Amino acid sequence: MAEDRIWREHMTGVLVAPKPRRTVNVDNVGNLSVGLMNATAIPDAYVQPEGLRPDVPYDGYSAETDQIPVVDLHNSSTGTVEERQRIINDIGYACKEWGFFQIHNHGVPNRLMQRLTELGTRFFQMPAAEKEKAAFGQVGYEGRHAYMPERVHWLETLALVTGPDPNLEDILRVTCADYREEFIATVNEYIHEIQKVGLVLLELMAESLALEKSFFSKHFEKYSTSVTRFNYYPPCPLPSVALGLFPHADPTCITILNQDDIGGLQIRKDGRWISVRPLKDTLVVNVGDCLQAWTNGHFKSVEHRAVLNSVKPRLSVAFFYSPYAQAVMTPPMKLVDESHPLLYRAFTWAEYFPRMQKRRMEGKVGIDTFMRLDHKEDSAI
Ligand SMILES: O=C(O)CCC(=O)C(=O)O
Ligand SMILES: [Fe+2]
Repeated sequence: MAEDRIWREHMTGVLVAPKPRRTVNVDNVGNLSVGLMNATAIPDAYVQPEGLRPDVPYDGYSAETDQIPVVDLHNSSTGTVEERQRIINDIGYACKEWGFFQIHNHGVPNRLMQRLTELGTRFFQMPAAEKEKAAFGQVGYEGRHAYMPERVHWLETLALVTGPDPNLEDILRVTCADYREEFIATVNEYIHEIQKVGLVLLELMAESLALEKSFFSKHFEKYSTSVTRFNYYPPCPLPSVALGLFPHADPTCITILNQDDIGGLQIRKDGRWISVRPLKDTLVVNVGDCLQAWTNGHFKSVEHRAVLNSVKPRLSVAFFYSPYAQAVMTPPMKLVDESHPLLYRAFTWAEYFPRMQKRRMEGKVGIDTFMRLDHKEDSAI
C-alpha cells in the first residue's frame, strides 16, 4: 500500500545514510581496526576537531553516572495500585529530568538479549567482503559511513527494517549462511519482545502525564515503524581523538538499547558528558525528538554519543520506535498551561523525517528547528 512505501522510505533513512553529499575516501572500519592494531595514528577522516573529541573516556564513570535513573518494571502489570503508581512516577521523573534511563525486569528474556548481541558480534567479525554483501543502499550493512561530510564515525552498522514491512530477511538472506536462520529467528523473537516493552513504556509515560493510558501507544499497536540497528565499534588505537557516534538526539519517539558490557554510551546533561554504565540484563531507554514535541516539551530528547576504547570491540542494538508514518502527533491541551505554552505544531513522522535527515549528527537541532511554533523555518531546508 502506498502508505507503506512512504513509511518505508522515511523510516529507513532515519538511521542510515542519506544520499551522499560529499563522500570521504575511507577504508572499511573493521579492516582498518585490524590493520592499525598497534598504530599510533589513524587516518585524518577519523580525527575529530578539538571541540568534538571525547573529554570523558568510555569508562569515565562519575557521581552523575549513578544518578541516571534505573527503573524496575517488575510490578508494572501485576503490582498493586501503589506499586504501579511508583513506577509511573519514576518514569515521569526520568523522562522529564533526564530523557534517558535504564530498565530492568522488563520481560525480555536475558538469554535472548545475550544471543542477539552474540550473533550481532559474529556478523561484524566476518570478513569485510562477506558483510558488504548485506549493503542494501540506505539499509543493511555500512562499514565506512563515507557519506558523512569530512569526518567519519568509527563504527560499522547493520540496519534492519523491522516494522511494519520488515526487510531483515532480504538483507540477511545474502550473507552469514552458517547462522542465517538462527540470526533471523533471533531478531524476530527479539522484536516481538521489545515491542511489548515499548508499548508498556508508552503507556506508563502517558499515565505519568495524566493522559489516557493509550494516548501514545494506540498509534503504535497496529503499524508502528521501527528499525533495529546493530552498532559495532571496533577497537580504535586513538580513542581520545575519534568518535564512535557523533553527538545527536534520536529523531524517533523512543529508543530502546541493548548493549554489551563494555561501555561507551555518553549523554549530555547541563553541558557535561556523563558515561552510562552498562548494567547486566538491563535495557537503556531514551526519549526521542518526536516524543519531546508530542509532550509539548514536558519530556526531553537528549544529546548522546558513543566513545571508543583501544582494546575491545563493543556492540549495541538500538530499537528505534515511532508511530506509523501518517499518525498526527498533536500535543494535548492538557499539557498546555500558563507555564507551559504550546510550543510545537502537530506533525507526522513522514513530515519530520526528511527534514531531520539533512541535519543528522549535528547535535540536537531537529525538533526545535522544524516543529517549534516560534521558530522561523530554516532557509537551508
Ligand atoms: O551505541 C550506543 O551506545 C549508542 C547508539 C545510538 O545512540 C544510536 O544508535 O542512535
Ligand atoms: Fe542515538
